[in-house]
Amino acid sequence: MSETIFRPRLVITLGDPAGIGTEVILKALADSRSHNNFDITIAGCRDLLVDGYMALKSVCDRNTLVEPDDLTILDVDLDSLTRKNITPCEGSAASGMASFAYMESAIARTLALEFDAIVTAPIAKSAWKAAGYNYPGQTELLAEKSNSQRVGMLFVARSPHTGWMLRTLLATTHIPLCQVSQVLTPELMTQKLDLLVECLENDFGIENGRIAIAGLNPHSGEQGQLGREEIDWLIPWLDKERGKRPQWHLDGFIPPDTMWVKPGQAWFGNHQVQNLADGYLALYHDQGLIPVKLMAFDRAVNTSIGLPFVRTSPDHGTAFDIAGKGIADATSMKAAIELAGLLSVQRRKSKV
Ligand SMILES: NC(=O)C1=CN([C@@H]2O[C@H](COP(=O)(O)OP(=O)(O)OC[C@H]3O[C@@H](n4cnc5c(N)ncnc54)[C@H](O)[C@@H]3O)[C@@H](O)[C@H]2O)C=CC1
Ligand SMILES: NCC(=O)COP(=O)(O)O
Repeated sequence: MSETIFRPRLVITLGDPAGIGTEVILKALADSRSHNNFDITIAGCRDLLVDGYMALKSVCDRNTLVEPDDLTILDVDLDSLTRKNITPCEGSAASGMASFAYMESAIARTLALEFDAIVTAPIAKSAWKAAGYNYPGQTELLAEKSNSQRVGMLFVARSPHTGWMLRTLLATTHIPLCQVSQVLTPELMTQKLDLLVECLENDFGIENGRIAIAGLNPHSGEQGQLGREEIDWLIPWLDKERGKRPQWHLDGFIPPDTMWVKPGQAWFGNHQVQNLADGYLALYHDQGLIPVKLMAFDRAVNTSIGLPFVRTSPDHGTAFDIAGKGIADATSMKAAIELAGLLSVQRRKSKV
């Protein structure tokens, strides 16, 4: 008897309507490779999507945009005042209300098991704040609504030069730099390391892998001379973690300025690099995202781990400076859609 083929059901939120969300979605879905194997629904306001399409049609090449009539749309109703107050290229309370409503709708339907994964187009955190929603980002909203106590922000990118896959988890995310060393604790580090190991094992099928962990201070503290966190608690914490999972190779604390040299070589074409890690753990946002975006800004995928469903997003933001011009690159959105499908299949397999 033939087995029914599983088609992941993805919901894609339109993101901030003043940004490039509509454009990268319409472009990504014009490429049939991005959606042929998936059932895709767009969560957003249909009228705004159609308006965006009409405006883009005049500046984009033919066939680079899918037509809204060819899409399944979960129409999120917005009141007429909110719609009227949305100005292209400007994040505002109105655009924040819209992108928040799209997310709420997608999350509720996914929790009701209508979808396997959520792919989110970018939102502006400042627009959410202006609309009265105090979340550092979409990740925290997803965690709250799904009652997830542990969640991680992982960036995944496959090199177009070598096929090597870079996976970078951020231990801390959207906090001021001056708070990083207070927020980092042994408990938080253990939580993030656990999440990374579980994700590598369950989502990527990696057993007994290697994880590289960056130091916090220049030269990882230079034996306390340039900062004491490594000596005072990070190194003892790592020794304990090595004892807990001896089958995993935990490299640390690697001086942050050289941690990304080998990944960079592997990314750009060197097949001979030794001891590459399956996952890289950066201690704060820009420590991890500067190298990721230098290597892979056009194709990295922000993946939330620890949620009861799959969530991916392109790595870029709303790009208000180029919205409506027809020049936004949709590669990262395509990669986000493809990874959401892949991870949905993988999770389904591990449940059966
Ligand atoms: N996943 C999400 O929801 C994210 C949201 N943001 C939000 O986006 C807003 C703007 O953030 P920025 O730091 O300016 O980052 P950004 O990624 O929006 O833009 C940075 C630069 O890259 C360019 N760019 C971005 N995406 C592009 C694309 N697909 N094709 C061609 N060029 C592109 C922009 O034009 C700009 O010059 C902020 O409010 C931030 O919070 C930022 C990152 C991720
Ligand atoms: N820098 C990553 C980012 O801003 C995405 O945040 P989130 O909205 O996915 O939480």
